[in-house]
Amino acid sequence: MTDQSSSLDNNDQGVDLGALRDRIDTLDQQILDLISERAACAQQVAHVKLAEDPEAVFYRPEREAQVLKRIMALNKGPLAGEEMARLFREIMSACLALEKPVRAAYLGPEGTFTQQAALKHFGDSAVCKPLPAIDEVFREVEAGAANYGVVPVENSTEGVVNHTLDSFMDTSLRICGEVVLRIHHHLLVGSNTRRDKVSRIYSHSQSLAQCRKWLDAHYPHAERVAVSSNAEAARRVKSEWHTAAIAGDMAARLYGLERLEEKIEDMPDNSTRFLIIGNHDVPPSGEDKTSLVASMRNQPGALHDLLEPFHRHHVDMTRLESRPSRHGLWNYVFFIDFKGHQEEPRVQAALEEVRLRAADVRVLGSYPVGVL
Ligand SMILES: O=C(O)C(=O)C[C@]1(C(=O)O)C=C[C@@H](O)C=C1
Repeated sequence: MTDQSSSLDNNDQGVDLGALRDRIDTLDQQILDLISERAACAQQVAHVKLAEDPEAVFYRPEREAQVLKRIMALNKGPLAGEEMARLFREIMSACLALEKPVRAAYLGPEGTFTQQAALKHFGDSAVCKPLPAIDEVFREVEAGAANYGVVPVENSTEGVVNHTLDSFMDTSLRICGEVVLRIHHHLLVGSNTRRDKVSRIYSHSQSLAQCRKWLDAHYPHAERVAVSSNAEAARRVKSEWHTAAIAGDMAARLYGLERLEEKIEDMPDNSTRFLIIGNHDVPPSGEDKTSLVASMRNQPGALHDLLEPFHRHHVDMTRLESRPSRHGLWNYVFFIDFKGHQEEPRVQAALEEVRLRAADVRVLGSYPVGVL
């Protein structure tokens, strides 16, 4: 990436502002024509897909990941690669909406980090609907009312989201993608609340935990009240005096709150991983992950036996979680993530052996590694 400030150091004096704006106008027209041409191409793609299959799936996560990665690799600056990818994210989102708009359900309410993750993944042209619980998001996609769902699965500070893992035990939905979001918490107040008057702080229990040290240092005497979501915390603060909320940018914007302090999370690299759930398999993108759930009978060495084939076939595991089984047939189920796609021969070889050793194995999906 080129340093953005360095372009200002060049001897730009003497260049006429009017001439630069004329140049920008000309470029904008070219960009406009090119985007329109691209959109028309996407419309043709839709016709080709429909001719091949009347039930065609228009959204192609593996292709989108390839497009975004290619843009980042080609980018020469001065805009950062991620910035450029975000612009293309929106272009693709609009192109897909021309083919057929994506309907995505997410764990709400509006203003939560999950909404931010949904927007980051699908872009602004997707039709996103908040639902009050993780299992409702699963049900909405199972019923076909939404094409995809967005649910949180793990946080770098707080660990795994058990509701999401448990929901995977009873569904035939597949994981179609992942999004990782840097979580920045802000201390938000309404316009009538002064910094030294904050006596109560609302947030989701996980966010209160993620900012515990900061709160101990700066607001040791304020009452901490856990509510159902960060967005709910922001909503309450909007109509109260002397209270503050810990929440993110979306909630601050939605409820018009002021940021008293920014980025108050204790761990600077605090991030949450979200999963995109849908009802189809995703072809390989070139850089993929696979998630599976395996159940084991409770016997000595069972976990070792389960994992050993991955090691032998050089399949790189990225996560292992255990949850008590809810069906009583076996004691534990294991959620395993690894690098690679289920269509790759070495992954298939490992899976074949794992299937012989476990009581039950279900691949939850192979999907592109989150790009943005
Ligand atoms: O390549 C496709 O299959 C398209 O539909 C085009 C396109 C794009 O705009 O690049 C749009 C939506 C898909 O999710 C992936 C890519």
